[in-house]
Amino acid sequence: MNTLYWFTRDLRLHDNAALLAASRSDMLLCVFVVDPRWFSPGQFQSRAMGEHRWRFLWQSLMALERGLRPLGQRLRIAYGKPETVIPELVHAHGIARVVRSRQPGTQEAIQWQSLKEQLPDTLFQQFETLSLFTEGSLPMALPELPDTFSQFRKQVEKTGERCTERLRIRTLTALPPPPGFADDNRGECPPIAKPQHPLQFIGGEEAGLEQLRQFLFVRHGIDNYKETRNALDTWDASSKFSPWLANGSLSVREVAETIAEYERSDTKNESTYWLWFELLWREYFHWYALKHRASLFRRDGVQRKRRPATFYGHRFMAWCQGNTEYPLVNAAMNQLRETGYMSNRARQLVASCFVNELELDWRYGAAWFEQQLIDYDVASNYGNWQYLAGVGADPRGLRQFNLEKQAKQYDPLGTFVDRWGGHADQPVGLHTVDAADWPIL
Ligand SMILES: Cc1cc2nc3c(=O)[nH]c(=O)nc-3n(C[C@H](O)[C@H](O)[C@H](O)COP(=O)(O)OP(=O)(O)OC[C@H]3O[C@@H](n4cnc5c(N)ncnc54)[C@H](O)[C@@H]3O)c2cc1C
Repeated sequence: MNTLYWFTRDLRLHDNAALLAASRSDMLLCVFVVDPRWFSPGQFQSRAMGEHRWRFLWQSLMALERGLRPLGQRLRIAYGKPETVIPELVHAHGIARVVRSRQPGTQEAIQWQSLKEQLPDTLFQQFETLSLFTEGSLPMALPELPDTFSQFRKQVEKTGERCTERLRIRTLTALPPPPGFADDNRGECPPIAKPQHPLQFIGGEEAGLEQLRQFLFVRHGIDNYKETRNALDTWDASSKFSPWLANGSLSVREVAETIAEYERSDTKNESTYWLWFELLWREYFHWYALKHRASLFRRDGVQRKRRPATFYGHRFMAWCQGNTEYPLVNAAMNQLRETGYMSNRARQLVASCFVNELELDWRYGAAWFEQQLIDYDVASNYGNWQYLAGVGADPRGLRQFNLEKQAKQYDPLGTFVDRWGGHADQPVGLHTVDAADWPIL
């Protein structure tokens, strides 16, 4: 059988059950599709792919190709809409089966369905490689996924299993041959922008596995993680696994198993538990997105709670550009724009400011994050934004952080604000409205 393997958010050879299934073929065509629509502004003004993630993704694809070559394989990078590109490849190479990893997100589901309809004689298979558990190994049926994280956590912890160890797959060492094909159309993809700051995140499986080893076994950042994780700007304060987890160059099961190994061989304490606890948040939002589908993107969220919000263009622009009356928010937004990363605490603060102080529709903030974040993940991003906007998985409703108090607690000397230029020269006040300020990004 000839198989097309569609790489999406699983850019790795280790622990990749979908690729293993695809490898049981006579011929294997490995494809990644770069969709031109990612680079144009969408409904909420922002683009689906900003320059930082695009650079990181490109590095990850190049690393994947380097990993595939010794196995006699190649990566075909196609530039076009998947609904067009995949059928063309299926016809050109006599493909009988298309395989990919199952993923949340409505666009992704629509595309998959459209391909099935266009290619009724082709077998379509998805495997669950992006999460700790599979749908079948969750302690509840997906429609019964609890409304809150803590109920979910309690049910998972009752099973005594931190992840489905038996699902972890060894690194692939052999793959069937590719079909002969001419050069792909990677040359048509948008150029990669030069970074403004030295790169801390380098894309690819090898770099992701190295970060895992460094954070645990070399720098032992995990030992005090529970105490340090809220720091605004310290590399070792948190794991920094998120960009690699988001595009799948690092497997979350690999991370969970390595934490367990570390607990057996080095240290087991509240902090080592807490790192797994945070992975469980990611897990919860993964299943939450698959359960709630289009409701993940609704203004009134899964709770169907309408909150007053409007679109003040000048406020939105000021927030994006780090030009508000709140230095801490500005600093974090500048850091995001310049590097593609922001700590979890800062994400909470800027999102709270967006919804509460600036009274904006949370979906614009989420879309800006989607464009800017190097670790953008549809489930974690929209799940967290809904949570903070009081329309998602938070039983306590809307949360508002006191920005002054937070600045005193997390940036007492103002070093974070200074480093990222948080004191705007001419901050835009809440009530400065000028038609000329209406944003066009
Ligand atoms: C408004 C908002 C938007 C966010 N958008 C994203 C996103 O698009 N992609 C993303 O990966 N994370 C997102 N997060 C979650 C979190 O901020 C990042 O995962 C974290 O800051 C990444 O840094 P780290 O890897 O050092 O995390 P660590 O603190 O070291 O945590 C380890 C891992 O646990 C997971 N994790 C930790 N906190 C969360 C959380 N609150 N929700 C889900 N998973 C979590 C991540 O996979 C992370 O890599 C968002 C949070 C907020 C408040």
